[in-house]
Amino acid sequence: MFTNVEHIGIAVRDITASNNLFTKLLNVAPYKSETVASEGVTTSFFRVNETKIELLEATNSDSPIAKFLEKKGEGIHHIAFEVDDIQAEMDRLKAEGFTLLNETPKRGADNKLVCFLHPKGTNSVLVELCQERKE
Ligand SMILES: CC[C@@H](C(=O)O)C(=O)SCCNC(=O)CCNC(=O)[C@H](O)C(C)(C)COP(=O)(O)OP(=O)(O)OC[C@H]1O[C@@H](n2cnc3c(N)ncnc32)[C@H](O)[C@@H]1OP(=O)(O)O
Ligand SMILES: [Co+2]
Repeated sequence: MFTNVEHIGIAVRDITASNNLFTKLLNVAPYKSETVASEGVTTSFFRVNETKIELLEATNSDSPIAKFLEKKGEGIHHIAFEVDDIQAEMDRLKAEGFTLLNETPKRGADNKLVCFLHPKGTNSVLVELCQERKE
């Protein structure tokens, strides 16, 4: 079951400058910064009530964020939904015909297991599923 919009991912060129910008905008400092080498990103997270804003800067030129910035420029990169059982949702969405970008849940930022759906099958919106890691 989908339970919440967990975060909105925003691709940025300079995370330090964008941290300052979003701190002024939201009137709150980021609660966390984390590099996820497997995704080629450095992130920072701002809490807005139940939802979060995730800023993403590329750490290398092969990163999905580097490619996105090159093609589309800065802006909303993905919407992440919290789910109560990620494997069950992945099985359900696959059976519904959606294209999963990873066949097994993978490690994301902020203590989450994540899976992405190809934006070609979701009205050009990159969708991330995420579930809290339990270990
Ligand atoms: C920090 C971890 C995690 C978290 O815990 O929150 C994250 O959020 S990590 C975020 C970064 N990781 C990812 O995005 C992983 C999933 N993404 C991918 O696997 C790829 O980016 C992709 C979506 C499969 C696209 O890769 P690729 O096919 O190599 O790139 P292209 O540039 O050729 O794009 C093909 C096609 O798709 C369109 N596209 C790409 N990204 C997006 C996007 N974010 N939103 C909407 N559309 C997107 C791109 O424009 C191309 O379209 P056409 O030009 O019309 O063919
Ligand atoms: Co994300």
